[in-house]
Amino acid sequence: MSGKEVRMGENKKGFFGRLVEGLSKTRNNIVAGIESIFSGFSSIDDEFYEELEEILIMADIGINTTGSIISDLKQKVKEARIKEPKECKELLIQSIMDQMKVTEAAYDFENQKSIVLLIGVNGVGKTTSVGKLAGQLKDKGKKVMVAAADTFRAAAIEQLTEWANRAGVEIIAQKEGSDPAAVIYDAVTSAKARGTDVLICDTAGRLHNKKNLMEELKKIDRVITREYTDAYRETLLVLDGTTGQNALSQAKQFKEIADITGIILTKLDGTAKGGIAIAIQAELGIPVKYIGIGEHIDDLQKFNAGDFVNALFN
Ligand SMILES: Nc1nc2c(ncn2[C@@H]2O[C@H](COP(=O)(O)OP(=O)(O)OP(=O)(O)O)[C@@H](O)[C@H]2O)c(=O)[nH]1
Repeated sequence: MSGKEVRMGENKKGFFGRLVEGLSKTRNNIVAGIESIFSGFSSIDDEFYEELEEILIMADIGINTTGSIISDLKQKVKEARIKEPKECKELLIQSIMDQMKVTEAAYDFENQKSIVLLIGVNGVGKTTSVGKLAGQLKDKGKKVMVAAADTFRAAAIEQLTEWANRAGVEIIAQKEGSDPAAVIYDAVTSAKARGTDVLICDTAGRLHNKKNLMEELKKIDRVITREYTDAYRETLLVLDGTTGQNALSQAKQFKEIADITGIILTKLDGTAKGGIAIAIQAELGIPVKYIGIGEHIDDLQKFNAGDFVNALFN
């Protein structure tokens, strides 16, 4: 079966169906537990809340966010004078959504001349996400260029070249070990000359040397400020969803060194820890803009908190 046939088959399931399927491991983890307490308990008591707390923590929603959800739910249950456990499912969903409230996830970079930087440690799915995003924007009729500014590993440059070929977009790359800011300079110059709409840059992210990383990002920032003044800026932090709470602490560290405008949470198809998306928005206040739910080009989806929570709990 060709890639196109697979994609058409998948599209038939619809956006929500694919989301539910992609999140199946986290969903199975939550749904069984939720159903058993909503049907198993005859009243909403301390034991009920304790079990619910355990389920949320198991799904990697995290202790802090879970605590806030539970206390908010208790308040809502009290106000609505609800007595039956099964009646409070909708209130639980509402409590989770309330915790996830962040400034609206805007995708303004799609509709104007822009430069999008993807940052994140190696192996989280950065290069793959650059490729997927490039392919999707190209399909929308945008003139897209990608830049291989993660020059640490030759394999990363090769991988991005493959994605660029697959997506049918231009790529700017130099050899392994070259200065990332020099790659960005090259890319910006080419993007301006060729009338590129969206320039997407795969950048480095070695957190074990935070000072160097900070210097590297600052240098990139200076080049863009100087050379591409009128371009809209987007900085997306890529996190591996399978690492659960580690992804959250990684995000906290990156937040100290970069102006992150959104998060891409990858590999949610391979994990039962998808609740981390809830913790990230609740604790960091940064919108999750995309989630990765597979390796196909279409498996990078815009994140919608309502759809996400409904896909997990219903
Ligand atoms: N199942 C699944 N796999 C993914 C997803 N996103 C990325 N991957 C896989 O994760 C692996 C690592 O992805 P890369 O894109 O190479 O990660 P990277 O952060 O660029 O890492 P370097 O290339 O080492 O810098 C690859 O095998 C991808 O195919 C996803 O949403 N779901």
